[in-house]
Amino acid sequence: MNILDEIIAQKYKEVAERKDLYPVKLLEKSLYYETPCVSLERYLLRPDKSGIIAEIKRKSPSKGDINPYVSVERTSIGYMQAGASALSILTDTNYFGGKNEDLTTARKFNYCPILRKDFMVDEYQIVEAKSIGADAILLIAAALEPARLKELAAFARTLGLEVLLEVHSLEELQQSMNDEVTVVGVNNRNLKTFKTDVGLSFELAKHIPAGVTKISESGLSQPQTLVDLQEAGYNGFLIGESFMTNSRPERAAAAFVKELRALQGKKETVA
Ligand SMILES: O=P(O)(O)OC[C@@H](O)[C@@H](O)c1c[nH]c2ccccc12
Repeated sequence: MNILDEIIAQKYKEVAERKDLYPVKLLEKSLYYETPCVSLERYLLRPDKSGIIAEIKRKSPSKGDINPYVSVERTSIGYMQAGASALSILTDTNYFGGKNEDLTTARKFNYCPILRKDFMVDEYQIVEAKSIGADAILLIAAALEPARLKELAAFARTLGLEVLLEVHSLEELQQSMNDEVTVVGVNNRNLKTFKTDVGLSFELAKHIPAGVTKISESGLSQPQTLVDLQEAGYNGFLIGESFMTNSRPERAAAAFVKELRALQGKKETVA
């Protein structure tokens, strides 16, 4: 069993337990259930923002502890002040050290799109995402049958949540793309082997249908790579580790965005 299969098997168990503890009826009473979502797509296309979706990730199966005691409040505010377009909050506890309260904390302090980063296998988790204050959810092609993925995407949209479809190959893209999905993320990291290769984003760019918002995910550590990806048609860049390995991730993000803007400025002068 590879790590993705292991995580997914664990998720089914977790969802069954949570359904008993916190029934849907209870989740629907959340204050956030009534709040309209902030559009990830719209923020990624805003010219005053960097396109970066800055992630809060305490640990990961590939790296172990990254920043276990990070302050979600300080980091999320700092990320947005640094010029991020959106936040990505890992809520999986067992493998990534996150929790639902992390997302709600980020929600309390920021008006911006927030992606709930987790392994979604059931409608219950989508209701939960809405109830904790998320604006968008992730659906991983490698973890779901295409027909099931489409069902979950359609359900998310009934709650006003946007869906980020994550793919790691041309085959996954072709099989799992559907009309409920308006944002596609190419994960440069293979979730089965943890190998990261940004080349995959460049390869798949031309295969993502026109009009779909494109995000490159994982292994991004150089501002120049973002400039190149932008040229290849990407609107968004999901960055975790290269910020989170710093004891003050928001400072790493600010330095990164500053360098990115300098490179973009240089490009405009040349053009
Ligand atoms: O930390 P990185 O290499 O910058 O990657 C961030 C993000 O893309 C990665 O955490 C991620 C992408 N898809 C996922 C699915 C589940 C958990 C985590 C992820």
